[in-house]
Amino acid sequence: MPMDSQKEHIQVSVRSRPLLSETSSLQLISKDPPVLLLPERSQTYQFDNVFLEDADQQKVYNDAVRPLVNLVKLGYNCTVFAYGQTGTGKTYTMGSGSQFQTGIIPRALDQLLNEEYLNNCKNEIDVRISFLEIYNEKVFDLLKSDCKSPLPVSGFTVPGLSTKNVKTAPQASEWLQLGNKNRHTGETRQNSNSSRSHAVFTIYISTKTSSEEVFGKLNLVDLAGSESVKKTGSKGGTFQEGININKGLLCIGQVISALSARSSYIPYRESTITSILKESLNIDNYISLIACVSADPEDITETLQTLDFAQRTKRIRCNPEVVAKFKKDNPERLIQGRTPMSLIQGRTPMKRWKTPLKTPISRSLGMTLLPLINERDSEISHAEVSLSIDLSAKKTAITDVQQMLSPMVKKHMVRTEALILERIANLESVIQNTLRRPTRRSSRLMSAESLKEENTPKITWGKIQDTVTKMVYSEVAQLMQKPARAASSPIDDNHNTFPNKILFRDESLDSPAIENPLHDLAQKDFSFKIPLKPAPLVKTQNDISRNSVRRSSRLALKHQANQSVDLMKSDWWFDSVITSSKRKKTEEDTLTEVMKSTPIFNNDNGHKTNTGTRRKSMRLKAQKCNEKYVNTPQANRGSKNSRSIESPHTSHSKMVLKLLNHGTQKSLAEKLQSVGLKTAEQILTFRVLRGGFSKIDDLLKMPDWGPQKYERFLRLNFLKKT
Ligand SMILES: Nc1ncnc2c1ncn2[C@@H]1O[C@H](COP(=O)(O)OP(=O)(O)OP(=O)(O)O)[C@@H](O)[C@H]1O
Repeated sequence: MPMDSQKEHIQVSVRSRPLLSETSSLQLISKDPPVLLLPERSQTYQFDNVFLEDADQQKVYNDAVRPLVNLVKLGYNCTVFAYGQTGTGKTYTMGSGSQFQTGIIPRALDQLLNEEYLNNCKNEIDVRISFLEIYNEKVFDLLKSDCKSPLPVSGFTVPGLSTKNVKTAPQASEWLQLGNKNRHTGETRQNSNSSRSHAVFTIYISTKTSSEEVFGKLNLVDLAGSESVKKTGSKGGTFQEGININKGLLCIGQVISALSARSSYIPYRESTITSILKESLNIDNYISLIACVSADPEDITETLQTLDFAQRTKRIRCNPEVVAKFKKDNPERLIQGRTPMSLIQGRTPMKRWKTPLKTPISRSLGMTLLPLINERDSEISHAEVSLSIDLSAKKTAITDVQQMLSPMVKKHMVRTEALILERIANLESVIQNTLRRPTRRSSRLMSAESLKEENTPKITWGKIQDTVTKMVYSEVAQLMQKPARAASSPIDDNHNTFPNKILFRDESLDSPAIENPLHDLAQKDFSFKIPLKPAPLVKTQNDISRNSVRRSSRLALKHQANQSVDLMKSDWWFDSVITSSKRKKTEEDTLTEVMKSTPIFNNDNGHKTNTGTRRKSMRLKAQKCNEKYVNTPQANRGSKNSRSIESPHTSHSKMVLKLLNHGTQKSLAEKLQSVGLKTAEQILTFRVLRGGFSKIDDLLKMPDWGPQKYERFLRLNFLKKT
């Protein structure tokens, strides 16, 4: 099998069983490359191998499977699966039935446990096998004495599945024979010994060389045959079996279609067989499909269906990865591939992990994996593995650990990160909304400083703390405008510490309840407190009327805090782009400046004022100032500190960068052109592993991001200056 082509697509072979009729519906019109013609439909198909009835088991094995077995030794996950109509020779081909001797499974075991090879090999080789079947959507362990009780499936794994250590090919064949006997079979019109289940035989191999340790896995899958109830004549239990078989096959077809369409969602969870095959049927593996067909003209419909399935499978592009290769003298060092999750989940059947073990990942995390071995049959099950984490143990640099994490763990980390970011965004949004909320007595009055904060891409906890503290103090300052209280208020002692004495007018902030939502959120999600200086409040008659406002504000705030506002989902960043690009000196900025320069706002005159009139006049002043400002050369030229001169392009780029650094997977995919869910996930992974994007150019550091793709990204997202 040419290995280069293997990297590009799944190896697809078609095997036609010996003819039962005189005429054949299939014609091989070209041998290299093999092209099949269905004369009746004038349809041609091109595959990697076509085995007609004269092809023997040896040829099938050599052409379609042998190269994969060599790859397993190098540490790859490989899967061979037989698919086709019932009675077309899948079980015969795989060797998972009564005529097992000549099939693929015993041959693969022979190749891996070849005595000569084992004797001459200087490496330490460890081989284990497992054999399961899926019958009526339930999983059975074919190697267990108690094979009639179904095993529970946990996600995509079967925790209780037993594995057997094998040293020689005959020993392995004995297990295979036992498993084959335990399979559910039945008689149908089309096959006197029809397998009524899907069978998965797995060989796990670990090779220890002088310098490294490599893990590989070979899955040999004999799928139950697709059948038409009419043809098989199945009734009762067999009918139900047929329904389940067809359901499983339909789901496999959907998985294959999704993989070939490079869809971001692969429907593995739809059936038991696809859940179990998730690890095997994905693009990280080398996959070889043997599509078994019957050339009998009577079976043309089924043959056509199988050939279409094979054609679709051929479209899948694979990018196989070495499962895991560790440096032997330093098992913490993953040389290539990924740490198999099975190491952590206890699914790995390797013998040497019987005793308390330290996997590369556990060592670096200071964890000890303690597989509790069932001494009777030496099985390690998922449930039997306990993790004891010694947190005080070695502190390894996070980046080192991250390199060793499996994609599943990384995915989980990315998801967790996204969740945290989402929560931060929620909190940020609650705070920003709080700052923005107009009061009953005033429309938006915010200081230049607060507006700056609002537009600053990164809101820091220090700033939030300051802002909230200032808000509370400004409220006190407002109260002090009342002559009755001015004298007694202790704010006089402190006011020097607050440059803008009246910074905000926000009714909701009047209430001490402002502390609660923020404080609660902080406590709940981030374990930090906003230390607010106690604001001295003196109860006056005015407070009574004020209280009713406070109560409603408090309710509104509580409601806001409870709401899960996804900042990333909203169009906030786009809005910001627009506002910041258009932004001139805002009315609020100017107004605050005017306020600062006005004695009444400096709280110096001690007279109660009519806030409405005052605000109206201030607004007019502010408008005038604003007009003046916009027309000044400075405004046009701008100063370094002024955001008003930032070109729309720069601010847009900043927003995109912010999105790259803080967006959730969904928001990235939704808001950025040419970024789908997969790329968004890649971006999240990059953030976790590389600490984020310092500039948009960093996208080029992501795998598969060449200049062309990057250019396209810039173009579609308006990041290129024209
Ligand atoms: N290439 C072949 N050479 C010789 N005999 C074959 C070949 N293919 C299939 N057969 C015979 O055809 C019969 C049916 O084959 P098999 O049980 O393997 O079919 P199947 O596809 O697994 O069917 P099912 O899905 O119902 O289990 C068996 O008796 C088998 O020996």
